[in-house]
Amino acid sequence: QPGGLYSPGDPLVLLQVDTLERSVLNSSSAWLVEFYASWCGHCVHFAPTWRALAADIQEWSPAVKLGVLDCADIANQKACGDFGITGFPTLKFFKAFSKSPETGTKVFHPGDSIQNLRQNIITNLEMHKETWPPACPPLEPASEEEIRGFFQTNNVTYLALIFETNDSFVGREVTLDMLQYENVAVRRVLSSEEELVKKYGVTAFPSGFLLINNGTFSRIPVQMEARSFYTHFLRRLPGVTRGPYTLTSLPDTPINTTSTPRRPADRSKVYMADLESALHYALRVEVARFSVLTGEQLRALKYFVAVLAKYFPGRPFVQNFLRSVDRWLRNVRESRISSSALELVLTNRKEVTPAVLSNNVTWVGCQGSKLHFRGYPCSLWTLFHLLTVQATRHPVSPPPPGPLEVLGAMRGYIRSFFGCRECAQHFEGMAVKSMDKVRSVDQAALWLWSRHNRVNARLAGTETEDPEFPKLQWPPPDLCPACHGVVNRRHVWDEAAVLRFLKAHFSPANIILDYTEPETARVVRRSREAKEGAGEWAMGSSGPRKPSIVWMNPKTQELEEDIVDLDSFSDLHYKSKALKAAAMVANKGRRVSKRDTIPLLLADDSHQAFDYAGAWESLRRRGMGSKQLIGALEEDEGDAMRRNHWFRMLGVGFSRLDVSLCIVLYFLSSMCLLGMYTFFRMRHRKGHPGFPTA
Ligand SMILES: Cc1cc2nc3c(=O)[nH]c(=O)nc-3n(C[C@H](O)[C@H](O)[C@H](O)COP(=O)(O)OP(=O)(O)OC[C@H]3O[C@@H](n4cnc5c(N)ncnc54)[C@H](O)[C@@H]3O)c2cc1C
Repeated sequence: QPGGLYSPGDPLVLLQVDTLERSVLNSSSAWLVEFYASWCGHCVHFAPTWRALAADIQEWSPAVKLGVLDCADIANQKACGDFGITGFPTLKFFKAFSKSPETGTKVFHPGDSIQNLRQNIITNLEMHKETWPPACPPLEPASEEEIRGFFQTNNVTYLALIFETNDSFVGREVTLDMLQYENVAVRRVLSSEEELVKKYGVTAFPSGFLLINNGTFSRIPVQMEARSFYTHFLRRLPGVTRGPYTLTSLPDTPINTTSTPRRPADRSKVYMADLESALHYALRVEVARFSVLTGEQLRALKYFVAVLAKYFPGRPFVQNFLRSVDRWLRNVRESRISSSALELVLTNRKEVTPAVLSNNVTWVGCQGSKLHFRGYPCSLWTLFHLLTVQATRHPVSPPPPGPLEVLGAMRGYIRSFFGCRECAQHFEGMAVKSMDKVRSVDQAALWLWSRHNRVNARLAGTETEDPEFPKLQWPPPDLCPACHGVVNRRHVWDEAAVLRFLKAHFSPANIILDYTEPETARVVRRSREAKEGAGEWAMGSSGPRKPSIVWMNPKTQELEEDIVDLDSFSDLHYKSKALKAAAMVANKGRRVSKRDTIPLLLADDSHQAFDYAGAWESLRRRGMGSKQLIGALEEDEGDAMRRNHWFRMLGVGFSRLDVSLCIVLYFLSSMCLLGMYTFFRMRHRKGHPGFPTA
C-alpha cells in the first residue's frame, strides 16, 4: 500500500516503480537505496536512523544519493524482485553509471549506527575505479608532491589538510561535507606521510591545517578535532560560498500518501479478509520474490502449501485453489522451480472447478491506525494460530511430522520467506530452544500462543507498536476472564482455559466474511451447455453486490441473479455440521440420516449464519464430547468424499444429473431393445409355419 515509512519532507528520494530505474541506473551520482516493507517492524525501527543519516549526509548528494522504496506497495513488487530483494530492510549501493539492477551491492548494517553507515558509504564510493562520480572530490590520501604544486593546478584560495591515521574517516567526511562549497578544497594526509608531518609540525592525529594560496598556513583553530568542528570552520571562511549544486531532486511522480478508510473490526472475531490477504501476500508476494526455488526453500513451500490445503478452513473456491497448488507442488519432480512457473500455478482458475484466491490485500482485524502498522505480520500470526487450532480437530498424523506438522510448516516458511529477516531470526531462536518439546497438537497451539506473547512483551512500547492497538499479553481479561488467575498475588495463566479459548477463537465458526471479495463467490455459467454439465465459475463485475450464483442467459449473455447464494455455502456447511450433531445427540449418538436433520433445519430457520458455534457448545454441554462429534462428522464427511470420489471417477467431469440421465436413457434403450427383440421373435414364430418346407 502506498504511504510507507517516509514522507516527502524527508531529505531523501522517495522512489516508486516508475522512478527507480530511471533514477538509480546510469546516474552520475552513486545511490544507496533502502528497500523496505512498511509492515516490517525492523524497518519501522530502522526508519529514524535512515532519516537521520539522510539529513547528516544531505550535502553529499551530488556524489551519492539516498533513496527508499517500499516493497510492501504492491505496485513496487516486481521492481523489488528485479532488484533481487528478498528480505527487509535491504540496503543496496549502486555505483555511479550502474547499468543494471544486479550491479547493486548489499550494504551490511550491524546495529543502527549512523557513523557505521556513513563510513560504509565512503568505502563504497572508493570502490569506483574508472567511472568516478563526477561531483565527488578525490578521497585518496594526498602526497607531498601533490600538495607542493596544489595552488598551481587548482584555482582556489584555501586548501585544508586533515592529518589522520589510515583508519580514520574524518578527512574524507569533511571532504564530502565541503563538496558543494567553492573556493576551498580538502585533502586528507596520512600520519605515515612523514615529510608533510614534519613540514607542518603535526603532533596529533587528527589535526587540521589551513593553507592559503598566498603561501601562508596555520592550524585550524577548533575546540575538538572532529568532523563537525572542521566543517563549521571551513564554511565560514571569507570568500567561501555554497556552489550551484542543487539538493536532492525529487521524482516526477507524486507520492500517494492517501490512507485507506478505517474498517470497523470486532477484536473477538477472526476475519476471512485478513486470512485470504495473508495467503495472497505469502504466496504471491513473499515467495514470488525468489526467481528460483530449490532445496530447503522448495521443501518449505511444499510443506507450507500442504498444511494450508489440509487445514485452511476457507471458502470452497479458496480451498480448491490451495488443493490445486498443493497437487501441482506434490507432482514437481525437478529439484528447482522458477517463479514464472509458480506464478502460472498461482493464477486464479475459473473453469469447471473454480480455484480462486483474491488478488487483493484488505486488512480488517489487522488494519492499523497508520499504513505501516500491523497488516501482513498480524495476519500471518492469525493464520498460523488458526492452523494450529485446526490441527487439533484432526486425528494426529503419525510422525513425521506428528504434532509438529503446522509449527514445522510455519518455521520453514518464516525461515525461508518471511521478508522481515530479523523477525525470522528471532523466531528461529525460539524454535531451536523449545519447539521439539511439543508432544501433542494441543501443546502446539499453546506453544505458538506463548511464543507470540513473548514477542508481544518484547515489542510492547517500541516504535513498532500501533498506539491504537497496544501489544498486550493475549487474550486480555475482557476477552477471556477464565484464562487469568492469581496465585500468591502473581498473575498466572490457566492454560486449560487458554486452550479452550484458542479453540473457540480460532474456530471456523468465529471467522467472519466481512470485506471479503463478494465477486469471488459468484458462479457464472456461460450457456445452456453449462446448464447441462460443463458449468464455469467466473468472477463477476466489480461492485458491492450481494454474492449469489448467477445464471448467464445465453441470448443476452448478461448475468441474471437468482438460484443460490454461494457465499452462504460455507455458512451452511457449518450449520449443517451443527445440526447434524444436534440430531446425533437427539439420537444418543446414533448415526443420523438426512431425515433426522430436517426437523432441526426447519426449527432452526430463523437463526443467523454462524450462530452455530453456540449450538455446538450446547451440544457438548448436553453430554457429547466434541471429539466424538467431530469424529462422527468427519466420518460422515469422509463417506461423502469417498462417494464423491467414486462419483468423480465414474462421472469424469459430468454432473450427477448427467449421470442419472445416462442411467435412465440406458435403461429405456435396454427396455426398447428387449421390446423389439420380443416383437420380432413372436412374428418369427407366427410366420414360421407359412414357409414352405422342403
Ligand atoms: C513469526 C513472527 C515473528 C516476528 N518477530 C518480530 C520481531 O522480532 N520484531 C518486530 O518488530 N516484529 C516482529 N514481528 C511482527 C510483530 O510480532 C507483529 O506481528 C506486528 O508488530 C503487528 O502487531 P499487531 O499489534 O498487529 O498484533 P500481532 O502481534 O501481529 O497479533 C495479531 C493478532 O493475533 C492475536 N494475538 C495476539 N497475541 C496472541 C497470542 N499470544 N496468541 C494468539 N493470538 C494472539 C490478536 O488478535 C492480534 O490482533 C513478527 C511477526 C511474526 C509473524
